[in-house]
Amino acid sequence: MGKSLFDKVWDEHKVAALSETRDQLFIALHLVHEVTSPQAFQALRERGLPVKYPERTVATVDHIVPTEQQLVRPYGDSLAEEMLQALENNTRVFGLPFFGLDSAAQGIVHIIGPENGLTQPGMTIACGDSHTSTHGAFGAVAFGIGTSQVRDVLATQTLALERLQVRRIDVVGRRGLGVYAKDIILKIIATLGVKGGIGYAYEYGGPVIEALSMEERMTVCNMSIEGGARAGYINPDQTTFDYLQGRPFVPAGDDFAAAVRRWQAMTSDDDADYADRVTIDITGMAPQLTWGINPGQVTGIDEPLPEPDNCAEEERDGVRKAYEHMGFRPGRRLAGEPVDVAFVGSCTNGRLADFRAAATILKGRRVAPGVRALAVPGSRSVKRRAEEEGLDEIFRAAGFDWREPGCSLCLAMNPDKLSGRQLCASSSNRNFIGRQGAPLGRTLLMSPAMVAAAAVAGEVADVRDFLEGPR
Ligand SMILES: CC(C)[C@H](C(=O)O)[C@@H](O)C(=O)O
Ligand code: SF4
Repeated sequence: MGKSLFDKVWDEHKVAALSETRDQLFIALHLVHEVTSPQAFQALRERGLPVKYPERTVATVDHIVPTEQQLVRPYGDSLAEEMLQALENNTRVFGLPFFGLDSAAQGIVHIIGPENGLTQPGMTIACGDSHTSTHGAFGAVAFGIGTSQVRDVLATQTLALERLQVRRIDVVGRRGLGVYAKDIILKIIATLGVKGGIGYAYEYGGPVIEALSMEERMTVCNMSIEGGARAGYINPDQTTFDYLQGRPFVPAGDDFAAAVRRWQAMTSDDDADYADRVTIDITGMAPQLTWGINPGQVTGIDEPLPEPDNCAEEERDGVRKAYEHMGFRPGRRLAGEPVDVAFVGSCTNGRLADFRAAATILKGRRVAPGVRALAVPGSRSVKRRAEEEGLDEIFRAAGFDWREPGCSLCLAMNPDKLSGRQLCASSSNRNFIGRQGAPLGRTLLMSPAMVAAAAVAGEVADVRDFLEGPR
């Protein structure tokens, strides 16, 4: 039996076996942000410890930065100001690279890693953030960790971890009009459940996945954690290598060719041994969106909402709670439901390809009266490149606010928040109650193009009505 990429990477980074199932793992890259790091640095200070490998550590600021005026300090929110000051201070004292507010590379942690070539195949990557699975798009084994583990990585560059099992998910079939990477991952989560991935790393493959661009692959891997899988990855291939070549932290010249050979050797063997295998056929699949209060409560834009009595027994309570919060009715379709806010951004869908996709819909159109529409690039680099292409003009002309990079309305730890019972068409990854800053606020997760369609229509709409081509 051959080995999966997960097992190869794990074995290569294993420092010691701690028990039958638990290993000490070397972490090749540690990404740090302002929310989960202050106490970890404090613990090092208290013990007089340095950061073990400053050159394997990179920090950025993303969650708390205001997207309207990033640079006006101190921030109105004193907690946000405190977190940023702590990170500015900690990166200085401990001598760490920091993509802060004076850096052209600032942005959401899961966007800046890949775009700078910090994220590479075959690496182990950790970050005090659940969406670290994003980096798996490059064939890295990447997982989110808690603050006490951030402390451990800072101090030792290692982690004590339970080995995961690997589930291979093959996505096959014909991808229809208006179906994007977001629709694919929503479908996967809906099929396997929000807890289906617990204990697993998801290996995504098959012809549909192989045909995705790196940006699309990141969208898929990003939401692995929403399906319960701590890590999700895609085997690196020519698409991966082409994306990486020439990026600041990627080896150049002969070293690049050597790196590619090393990366190729890390991919899963054809006869790899998987704990489980699933095939998902997306032929005929309509654009997907969530209707409830977890990312597995998903429907097709042309489908009626589920009847609680027809749902699996263990889901029924959650489904009822979702109807109570969202105020929707079973059997109805979401199309036509008025939206108040439209949000394009986040580490799921805040990259250049996402703004291009939304701009295709927005070009020559206007946001419906009464809809508040926000476009928030995932990084300064994304913003710069989007502006070079004139995408900002398309968004502004349509009536969107074109903002500075940050997490923004994805989790509202900054001034971007919903109010009251507002309904938000959102390209982010979580629709939990209160997630977007208002206890009664409501979130519909969908692709950036679907968000743009909803913004223009003033209601949940089928993006295919805005596109040309066979369905
Ligand atoms: C603030 C951070 C710890 C959190 C996470 O871990 O994911 C956030 O990024 C989120 O998306 O909810
Ligand atoms: S964009 Fe959202 S999901 Fe991503 S790191 Fe920020 S808050 Fe978390």
